[in-house]
Amino acid sequence: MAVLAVEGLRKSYRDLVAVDGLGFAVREGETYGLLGPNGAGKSTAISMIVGILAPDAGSVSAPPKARVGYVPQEVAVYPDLTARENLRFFSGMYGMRRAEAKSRTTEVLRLVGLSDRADEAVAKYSGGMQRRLNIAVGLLNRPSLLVLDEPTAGVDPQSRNAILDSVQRMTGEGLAVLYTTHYMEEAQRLCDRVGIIDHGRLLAEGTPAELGEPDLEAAFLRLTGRELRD
Ligand SMILES: Nc1ncnc2c1ncn2[C@@H]1O[C@H](COP(=O)(O)OP(=O)(O)OP(=O)(O)O)[C@@H](O)[C@H]1O
Repeated sequence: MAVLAVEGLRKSYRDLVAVDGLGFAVREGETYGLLGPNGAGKSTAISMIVGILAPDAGSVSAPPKARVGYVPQEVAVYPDLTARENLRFFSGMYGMRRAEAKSRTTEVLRLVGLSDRADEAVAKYSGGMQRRLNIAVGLLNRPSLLVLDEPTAGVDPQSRNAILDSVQRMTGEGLAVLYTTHYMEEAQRLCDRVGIIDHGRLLAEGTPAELGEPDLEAAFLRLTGRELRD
């Protein structure tokens, strides 16, 4: 069953068409990777999907906002608080009861591999650990759809592995994940299906094996005429 269905999505900034009739769906337990070069329209599409930008045309069928965990590229946690304090704060915003907030906090800290550093101020965290905490916040309210905008860009290998492992574990429990990345080998490892977009349009879609000739990197270059990396 589709957790997210996007149809004919369109958005222009003045005379620039950033998203141009985009359509795709993400099913329960599926990891869908939206791959595209800089400026392809990924962030604009995601903003419309999570409801922070109004589309010019098209439709988005997604779970209610409280069931969508949106993890933006920017770190959005309080540096002076510990990871656990941050999570308790955000669980309060979701209206979770004390006991549930406490147990869910422990659970999401474990999911992103931060249990043993949970009581340190976030200001002392590496960039990658801060990203993992951002993801933990996105998971707090047991979303049915998790949207990750380039979660591994510029993070250290240890955090990158922890992020990829946690995504794999969560989809095993039925969570649908939509994410964008610049790393082809990562998409190959993680995604059940990928959509390659450029100029706001979906150029191809399929499993990494279906698209990969001989690998995703080559498929990407063939379809867009561009390298994925900056
Ligand atoms: N607020 C804005 N005003 C005007 N143009 C914008 C705005 N936001 C994005 N754009 C333009 O829209 C196009 C799509 O941008 P978008 O950020 O969605 O792409 P992206 O695929 O997410 O790129 P990146 O990988 O660099 O984040 C680009 O040409 C960009 O310059």
